[in-house]
Amino acid sequence: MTHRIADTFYDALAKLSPQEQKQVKQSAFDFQMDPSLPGFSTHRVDRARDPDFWTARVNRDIRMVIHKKDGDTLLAWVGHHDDAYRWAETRRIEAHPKTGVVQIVEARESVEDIVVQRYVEEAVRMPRLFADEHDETLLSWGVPEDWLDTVRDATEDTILDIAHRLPGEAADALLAAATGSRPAPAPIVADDQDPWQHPDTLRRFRVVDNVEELREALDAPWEKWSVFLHPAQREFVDRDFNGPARVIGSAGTGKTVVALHRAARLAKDPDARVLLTTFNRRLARALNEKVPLVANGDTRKRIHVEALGPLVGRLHAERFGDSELVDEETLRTLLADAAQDQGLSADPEFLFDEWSLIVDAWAVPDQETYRDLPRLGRKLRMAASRRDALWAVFAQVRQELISKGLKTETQLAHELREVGEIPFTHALVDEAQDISVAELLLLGSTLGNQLNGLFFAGDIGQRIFRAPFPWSAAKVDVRGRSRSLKVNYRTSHQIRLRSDLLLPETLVEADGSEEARLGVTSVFDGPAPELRAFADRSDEIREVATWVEAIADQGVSSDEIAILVRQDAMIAQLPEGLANHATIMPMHDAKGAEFRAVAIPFLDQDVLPDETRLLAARDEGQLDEVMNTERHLLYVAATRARDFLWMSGTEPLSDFLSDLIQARKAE
Ligand SMILES: Nc1ncnc2c1ncn2[C@@H]1O[C@H](COP(=O)(O)OP(=O)(O)OP(=O)(O)O)[C@@H](O)[C@H]1O
Repeated sequence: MTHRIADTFYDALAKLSPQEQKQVKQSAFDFQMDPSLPGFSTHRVDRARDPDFWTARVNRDIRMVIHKKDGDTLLAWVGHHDDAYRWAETRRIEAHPKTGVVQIVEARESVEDIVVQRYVEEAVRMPRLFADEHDETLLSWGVPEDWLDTVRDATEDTILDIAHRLPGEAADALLAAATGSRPAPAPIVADDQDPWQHPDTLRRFRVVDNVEELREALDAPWEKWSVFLHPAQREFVDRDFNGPARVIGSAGTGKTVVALHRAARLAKDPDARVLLTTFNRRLARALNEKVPLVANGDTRKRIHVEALGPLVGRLHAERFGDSELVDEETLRTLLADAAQDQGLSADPEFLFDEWSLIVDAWAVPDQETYRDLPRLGRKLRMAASRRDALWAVFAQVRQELISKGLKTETQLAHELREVGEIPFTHALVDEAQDISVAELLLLGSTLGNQLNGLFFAGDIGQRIFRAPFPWSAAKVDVRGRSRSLKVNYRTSHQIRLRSDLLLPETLVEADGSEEARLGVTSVFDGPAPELRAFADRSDEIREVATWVEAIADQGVSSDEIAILVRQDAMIAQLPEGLANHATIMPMHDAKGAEFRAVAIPFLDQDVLPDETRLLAARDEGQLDEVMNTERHLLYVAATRARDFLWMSGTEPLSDFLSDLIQARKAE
């Protein structure tokens, strides 16, 4: 007897009250132990299209919908009595005629008349998106047979509604096709494959092998991602890589989820020591909180979560004893003094960047290497004589640091690399777009050649902290082992479409490789983002406060509403009472977080891009870098929103915001 849970059960459960959820979890558990208990008073659903649907009683009102076939049971749905019956009466569970994958199919004729009427009316008025597609093509995308005509009638206005009633693989394909991509046929069940083991089946049905597994699933908060993965995510979790591998994808496509599951998968090996890391403590804490959702017991113990900087400091201290670190101010003074001693006139900012981004970052050992070094992401070209003069300065600073017994943080990573060991068999790096050169060199040299040694999850469109550099120069080559995820689980279709406009359609990495960001789809729909321009700051503040309060009035709690600002000082401009309704923080701190509603006020011309950063840029390369990271920052902020997004400024507006407003007007 096999027990399964469907993703529809999770979705339905999430809509019940906390008290009801608790009762359902207990009932689901008892049911698994003994489905014949009289308390469930199971009934076959008489009018069901699928004769194998039954209901089981949770309390006077709540019913679980169970699918029973050949001795197997599936928890399919849960909800109030009448809703549960209606759900069961209008669904079938069946193998798709073309792909063989097991699907839950909503009966086409059950879609309410009014909705059907709308599909038809829209089809008359607007171009039909799939009018010319053959049955065979639509079937090859996983569209259920009785939905073929409805899909063919889909227009731009109805496609989302239709897609969300279809099995995931069909929805992915149709939404991708609607946005200009040409989907490949969905993989079919092989002759020797169990249809229940196919990746598209596994994205909606999970087997719970034993009572222990169900207990885990029931004890964990019902986070869908901890149980159901998209096949593209699953592939990255399960596949073995003979070298560094990487998952990329725009915000909200489930990269962190992949890293977590992969860490858990690798940690099942009793000899594994898995490092799950990222680039700051806050993000590491957030990762650590999620680990119990994917791993427990000994597997959990074999996963170590720590931010890279602190990890390097700790491992270095364990190996070499404590070190005194040089602070930035001292370093700047040393650089300025050395430049003066060497008779070199150079911009202090340039000297500092050249030291941090090149000499120290890459542990450049001597003058010859420095002279011959490719510029590694630095746009400025330099004559050999100029490099020699600069080297004299850097060499003096190195000497000074040694004589004062000071080290840079970067140096700690290099010294660890030289001893060539870290106490892990695997490392997985989340938010890898912001990894430093020295950290990448360290991980690359210690784990880069091991089977499944290194795995990265990141998005170059969200690089906001560190300067870009070519990973190949750090001998970390992910070519052929890097793929992108295309389904956005976090942000509504409307918010994603707007946010995507903030970035170019193709992003270029420091080594010249390109990432096309087209073809991403969202799994749900929501209101259009509010994009507002004000003539007066007080009006802007009043309106943003009204918007936040209206969302709070809908019952959204203050930790689910964020107000994100570019500079800390702006927080004081907001009315004090707003903090009761929303979490207020700088945009940078929102990295990795998500909220139901996000407001981003104060998007003025001198705020984003940040004027001080712009003025400090010394050349075109730096100007580009400031523009890119500021643009990424707004993208990060906007894509924290799941359902509601507000962006506003007081004129003159940030170019980023006015471009979005113009684009909307042009639609
Ligand atoms: N297979 C899945 N099923 C349901 N929800 C999912 C799935 N994968 C991811 N999610 C949800 O999507 C949201 C975004 O996931 P995640 O944080 O992993 O994305 P990300 O790509 O790392 O985002 P970012 O780049 O913004 O950090 C989370 O709320 C997560 O629970």
